Amino acid sequence: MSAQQSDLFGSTFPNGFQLWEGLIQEGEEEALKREIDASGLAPFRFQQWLGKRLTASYGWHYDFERQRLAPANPLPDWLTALRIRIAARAKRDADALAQVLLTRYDPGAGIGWHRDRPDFDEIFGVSLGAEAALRFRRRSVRGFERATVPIPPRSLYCLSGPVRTEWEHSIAPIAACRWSITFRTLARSHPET
Ligand SMILES: O=C(O)CCC(=O)C(=O)O
Ligand SMILES: [Fe+2]
Repeated sequence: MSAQQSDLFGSTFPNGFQLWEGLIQEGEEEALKREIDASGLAPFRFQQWLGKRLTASYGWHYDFERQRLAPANPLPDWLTALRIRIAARAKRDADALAQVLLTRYDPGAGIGWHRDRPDFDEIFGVSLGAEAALRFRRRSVRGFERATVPIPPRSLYCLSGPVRTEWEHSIAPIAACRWSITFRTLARSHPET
């Protein structure tokens, strides 16, 4: 199979990437942003680094100091309801989406190149507020292969398979606010699955 697949417009997505537009209605988007803002967001912390983005975790939390997953608060009702809709759209089992990360990117905040922890398997992201440029790169013999996918507000994207295991992703800082709700399944090797 080729490394990339074409969409209808001839641009390319890394394999395993999927996008569903219009998952969230406009009025609902405002309510979701308010829920995220009210969830006790704290600056993302990694060793001595304090990220510019603000986050809160439910279900499970990746403890970067101890380098392992730890239980986190259970999902509040609004997230349980959203999870059912996402699972239906993506044809997954709602309970399998065991970890939720809420993130707010204030102007100037982004996320650098990374691959999510191998403790997680699939990632389902709901994007709110400003459009994001989700960038992908993968090392090849000719240097980096790259792809950039615009993620419109109120859409859902999925990272699964090669785009999760072979490609890194990042989001460039932008001048406007963006909110994301990412659901993750746990890797099969994880003792809780
Ligand atoms: O904000 C997003 O949509 C994704 C952020 C991300 O890559 C992550 O939290 O691992
Ligand atoms: Fe990520």
